[in-house]
Amino acid sequence: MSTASPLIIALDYASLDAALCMADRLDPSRCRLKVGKELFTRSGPDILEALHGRGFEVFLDLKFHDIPNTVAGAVQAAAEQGVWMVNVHAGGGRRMMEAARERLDHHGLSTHLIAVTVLTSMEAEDLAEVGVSAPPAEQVERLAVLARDSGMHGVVCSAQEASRLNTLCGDDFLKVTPGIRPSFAVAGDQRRVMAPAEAMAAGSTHLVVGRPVTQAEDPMAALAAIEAELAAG
Ligand SMILES: O=C(O)c1cc(=O)[nH]c(=O)n1[C@@H]1O[C@H](COP(=O)(O)O)[C@@H](O)[C@H]1O
Repeated sequence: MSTASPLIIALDYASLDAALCMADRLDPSRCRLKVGKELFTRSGPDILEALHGRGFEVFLDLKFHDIPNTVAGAVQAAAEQGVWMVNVHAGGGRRMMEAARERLDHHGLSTHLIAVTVLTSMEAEDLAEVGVSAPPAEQVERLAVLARDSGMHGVVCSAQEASRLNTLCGDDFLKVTPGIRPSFAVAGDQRRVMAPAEAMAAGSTHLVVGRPVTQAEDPMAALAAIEAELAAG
């Protein structure tokens, strides 16, 4: 089932059972689901089959980053399992991203392929430590333009950069933004954060929300509160 909702709920759980317990409380007409490294490493492709069987569109968030041939193969494998979206690290460079896109096109696979720019948990000091002296916003812009030119359908960035990327890369270029913190939630390990309605106003096309929903005492109430924040604009 496809949904008009911009919400992607991150199923960051340590077991298939825990993830499905949450998924069974959610509705595929109200959100998409994201499967990340921990859950996929534990459950393997079974989780994808189970979520697809429940009608959800799935973002497989494994952030591939390797030599072009390896990443192209991994992206193909993800797409052949029917996921709605898959991602790579833009830091893998132009040839890696081009190889991934070419592989999808060659096999007629329509999975959305997006690239992570600068992780939302990182700020200027973190970038400096890994040898990047540019401020986060500038590095995000550089990697987003490279991702667009390398055939990506969009990027993962923080909502703080979304409006600038709309200008640079256009409205159609997907801006998938984690680091979303509704009014009731804490930032935790995230650094470049924004509230849901502000993120949409800034040009995000999709909002990734994890702990504010999955760790809430009442996850359904948390989801409804986010929807209300979005509706109030
Ligand atoms: O690619 C991602 O989804 C991602 C990229 C990024 O820069 N920052 C980021 O937080 N994420 C993911 O988005 C989710 C955010 O979860 P919460 O911080 O719990 O809302 C996690 O599953 C992260 O792995």
